[in-house]
Amino acid sequence: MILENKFNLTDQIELAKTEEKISKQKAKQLFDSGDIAKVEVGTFAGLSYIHAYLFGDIYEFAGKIRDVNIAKGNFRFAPLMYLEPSLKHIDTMRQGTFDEIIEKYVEMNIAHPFREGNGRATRIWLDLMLKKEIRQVVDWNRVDKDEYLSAMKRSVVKDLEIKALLKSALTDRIDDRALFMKGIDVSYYYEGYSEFKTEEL
Ligand SMILES: Nc1ncnc2c1ncn2[C@@H]1O[C@H](COP(=O)(O)OP(=O)(O)OP(=O)(O)O)[C@@H](O)[C@H]1O
Repeated sequence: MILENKFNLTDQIELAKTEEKISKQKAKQLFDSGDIAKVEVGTFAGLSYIHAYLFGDIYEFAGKIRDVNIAKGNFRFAPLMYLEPSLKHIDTMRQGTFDEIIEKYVEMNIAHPFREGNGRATRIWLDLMLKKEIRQVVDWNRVDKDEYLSAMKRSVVKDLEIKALLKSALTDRIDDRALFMKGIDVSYYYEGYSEFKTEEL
């Protein structure tokens, strides 16, 4: 089943390509316009602002908490009955150190508040916390996509792999927009990786 979208596209590949193109343009605009400074760092409100910004032209649900249960592979993200309490709790989590920030990021991934586009919005949200708190960000060019996805799958049980992977890719070049842009690259979607598709339950 294809997601309802503002372009009335009915072909999955076409939607994935349009979504990728527009979300990339919007991410660029988010930085170039300076609107990124309006994001409340480390809160769900901040994440929601980023998500609405990236996906508002494509989906009605942009920036809004999902109203269906979803899964990827063998993992079911936070069931609806726990979703809002989880988000309130995540807002209160500490974000002073690298480890604390990744722990917060992992919990936000487990919450997966939006119907689609969680990864892209949450990676920007993660970088903003890192930038503010430890004056470093992830150089996503140095993060292998397969290793990242494998570490994220594992992170719902144990976060050692994702901590090690992202730590090894930290950089001091915090004002280089290209680093953030790479974090929202999803071209593998239409390159045959069907296992990455989010399933509505
Ligand atoms: N099996 C899994 N278990 C837990 N987390 C997963 C699993 N598969 C993927 N993830 C996480 O979910 C994110 C994908 O979520 P979603 O599809 O909503 O985001 P996206 O922005 O559309 O895509 P992507 O993050 O892949 O670029 C991945 O980036 C990864 O962090």
